[in-house]
Amino acid sequence: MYVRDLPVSAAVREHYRAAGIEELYPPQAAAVDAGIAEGGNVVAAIPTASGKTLIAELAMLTADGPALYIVPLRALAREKYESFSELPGVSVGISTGDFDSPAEELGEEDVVVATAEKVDSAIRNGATWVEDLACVVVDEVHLLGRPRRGPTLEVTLATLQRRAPGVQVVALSATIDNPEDVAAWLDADLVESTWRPVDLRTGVYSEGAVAFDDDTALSVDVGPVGPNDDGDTEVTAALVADALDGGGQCLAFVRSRREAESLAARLAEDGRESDATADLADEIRDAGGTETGRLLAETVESGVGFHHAGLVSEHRALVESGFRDREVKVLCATPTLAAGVNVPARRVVVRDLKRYTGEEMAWLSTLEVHQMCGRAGRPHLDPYGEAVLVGDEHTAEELWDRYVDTGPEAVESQLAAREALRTHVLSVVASGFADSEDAVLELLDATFFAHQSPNVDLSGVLAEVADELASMELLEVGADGGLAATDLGATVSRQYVRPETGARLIEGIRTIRAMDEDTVTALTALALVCGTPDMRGTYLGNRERAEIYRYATSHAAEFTTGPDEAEDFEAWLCAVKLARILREWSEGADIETLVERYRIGPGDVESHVERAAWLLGAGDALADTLDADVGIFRTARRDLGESVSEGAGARRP
Ligand SMILES: Nc1ncnc2c1ncn2[C@@H]1O[C@H](COP(=O)(O)OP(=O)(O)OP(=O)(O)O)[C@@H](O)[C@H]1O
Repeated sequence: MYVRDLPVSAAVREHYRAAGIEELYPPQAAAVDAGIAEGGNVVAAIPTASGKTLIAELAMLTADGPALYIVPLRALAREKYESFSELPGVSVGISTGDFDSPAEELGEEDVVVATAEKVDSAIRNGATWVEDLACVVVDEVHLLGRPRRGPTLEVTLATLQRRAPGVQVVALSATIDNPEDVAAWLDADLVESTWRPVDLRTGVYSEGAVAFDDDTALSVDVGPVGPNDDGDTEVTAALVADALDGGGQCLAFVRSRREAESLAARLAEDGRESDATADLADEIRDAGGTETGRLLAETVESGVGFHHAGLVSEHRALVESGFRDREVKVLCATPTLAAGVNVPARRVVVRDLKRYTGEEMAWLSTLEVHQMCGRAGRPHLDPYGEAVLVGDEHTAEELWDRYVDTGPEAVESQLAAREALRTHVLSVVASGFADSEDAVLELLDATFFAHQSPNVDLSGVLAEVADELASMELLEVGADGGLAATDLGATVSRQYVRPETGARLIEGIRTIRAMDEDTVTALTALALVCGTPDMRGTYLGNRERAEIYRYATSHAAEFTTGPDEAEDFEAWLCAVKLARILREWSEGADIETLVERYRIGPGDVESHVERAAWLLGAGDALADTLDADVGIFRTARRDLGESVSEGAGARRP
């Protein structure tokens, strides 16, 4: 099937041709046969880089009305927004704004790109634009199996189908074990394929050679490994050097940010400098100068970059484009890169197959490793792609069994988890979609969970969840099973915070009301929001523990919870640390100082500031609902916000 046969405008056909797309890839042709361009529901479970974007565009461009494209990560929203914006004659909107608005302005666009969380929050805030949607595309639908994102995604999809009856639903998935489950749930045709535009061979390294799954082998010349060298790192260096010698680029995956940085520093020792990399290093330096930024500029000079969530967005964008332009030859990354950003390479080396979960070192999931491996092989540039898992004589067999011989896991709904149910039960009641336990059960019936577990009766757990929400003062439960959100519950739902966060904020606001006015400071509000489950935690080093404790003691009167009242002392201390960082940021500290003083990534400062601003807004709205004369959330948010808008440019690294 050819582009000239597609039912899209001549300008769009020309746009595809200009991008080198003349003939459809087989999975794309199968999607057309399944009715993607005629309003049909389709689930496409196909490998990385097999052309999912075109499948989505065909659905959105031929739909009889506006389309919504749901992405899992905000970083991906921007990438997709930019790519759809190039389509001629199509207006594209991106929704990255606050969580407490219906985002009605999006109703004016042909295509809207948003995260599931943003769509969920817009619906809770009364968005009417979703009713006009003709097409919804869900990218990375296999994330239905993730503990937090999954339930939001399935409830949002079920709600969208109810609010816009007959809407075309297209779901794009990595290859998973049970795509037919997802397709049956969405009443969709399944397009399943393992076809890839570039051949991929996967292998395991052990004892001087890689054994590939196509029965070929590659001997690897690993130099002498000194007593202070790490064996796996030296193997990775040898595999990288070999790929570069053959004119390819390499992605190397490791378990943590720190490992990504130290591997990059090690590989840079073998690197090559050029005019292009010197220019890119200058750009990185111009974008600011934290320790991380300096190290990045230094390694990039030798053609090696690193990529992880601790980088500020500008640095991240610079290494990504440097890699795509082939100036950066090697990218050392944490697994997050594999989940989203489109950066293929000839060879992928996965050095670390285990990751610390907070309790133990655990194997990565097969799906995750397959997604990393799937990044190998760039269409039109590489003759083939190669993925190598680094093992040794003890682990090679296990790696082979786990990741080469075995298909990916099945995707299982996580909606029945207590926490997820609490959030979504409150949301459907507060949004006016259900007013009784029976009505909630009926809504849940349209979810992936109900599809997968038709015989599980949720009524018992639902009654318990309703009681829990009632004890948090968020829900009223009538004797006849009637449910109604309290004013507090409605605010919690609209502010898009978890019920547990709402309950903490309510308790904190009451404490603040009883506190001596002089002791209520911005730190009071910041420590309160930093102690909620919606704030991402931080790490507390052994050396700084005593220092943070001293700080906490000297500000004890300002906190709503003392160390002896905290359920979890360590978490309490972490909240104090975060509050302190944010306070210093509000007072004008620059990122570099904070990064050095508190050993956090520069990108962490950005994301903590953003989350705190959101939660302070929620605190302020709840104080209003409680009629409490507590202005401290607004003041703290203003200081944080002013600090962002005024000084950020200058203070960013
Ligand atoms: N029919 C085609 N002919 C030639 N090139 C194509 C065709 N379809 C897509 N491509 C190109 O292949 C590359 C990968 O496509 P795309 O980004 O859609 O993959 P994907 O399946 O979305 O990958 P990911 O798993 O990363 O999301 C792009 O550069 C795209 O332009």
